[in-house]
Amino acid sequence: MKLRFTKMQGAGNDFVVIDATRAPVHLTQAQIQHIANRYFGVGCDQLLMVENTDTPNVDFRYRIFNADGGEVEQCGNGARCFVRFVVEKGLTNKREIKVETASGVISLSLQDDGQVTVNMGAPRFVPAQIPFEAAEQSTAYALPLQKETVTVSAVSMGNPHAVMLVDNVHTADVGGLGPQIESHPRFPQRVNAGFMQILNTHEINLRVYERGSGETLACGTGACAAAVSGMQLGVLQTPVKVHTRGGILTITWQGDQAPVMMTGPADIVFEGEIQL
Ligand SMILES: N[C@@H](CCC[C@H](N)C(=O)O)C(=O)O
Repeated sequence: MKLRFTKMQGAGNDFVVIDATRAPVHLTQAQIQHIANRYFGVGCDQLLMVENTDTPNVDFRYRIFNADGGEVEQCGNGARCFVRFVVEKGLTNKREIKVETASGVISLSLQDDGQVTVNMGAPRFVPAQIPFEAAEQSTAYALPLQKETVTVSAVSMGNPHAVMLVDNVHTADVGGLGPQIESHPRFPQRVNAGFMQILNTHEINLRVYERGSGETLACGTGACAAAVSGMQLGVLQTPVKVHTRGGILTITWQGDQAPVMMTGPADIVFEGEIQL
């Protein structure tokens, strides 16, 4: 079978986007792993499947699969690419779009300068909702790893995140600590591991070792998780400019149940067809 796709990127987090609105597309986990493979396939951090929905007042459904083929709840950079995709492909003429994801409905708006703003909903800090095993809720948890104990904040942005403060993001042991945090037994559904360096109260450097994909050049939900964790810890204030290895994301949050707003780029790179 030949499958048409669009290759996209948002701040260097890259995606293979499949249009399943005209005809249903079913991919096995092995096929998704093959498409995501940078040597034998197209190469991407996540595969996004754009589908129709029957839910009232919602425009589309979009499904997110990590490079390991596992389906996940949320993807911030993917959400921006999704909106750019449905507009450029003529699947809608709206600029304000509501999309259903596995973790609920989110709203997106495409701006005239090509940047996309996503209402990511309110962050969740209750351990059971992340999910994270903890006796009680806190802004910082000690997490024993193989050779050291690190301190992390735990938050759900629809998907689970652990964020730790580091002195220098460029020299942080993301490749060594990231996989240990990702698979830590206190995160029963595994977790995305963020490494955040505070530059000033409105600016951070961030690297994220993503669950199911490894380190990516940027993680949108990771940027939201880092910004809100920093605000909870009292070291950041809204708005927060997040410098990732692939670009800049801007996060605002007014606290409590207010939604986290994320703004950043989303671009089409090329179109293609892959033999499966
Ligand atoms: N790159 C994404 C997050 C994708 C999903 C994540 N790896 C997970 O497993 O939760 C983003 O931009 O948010």
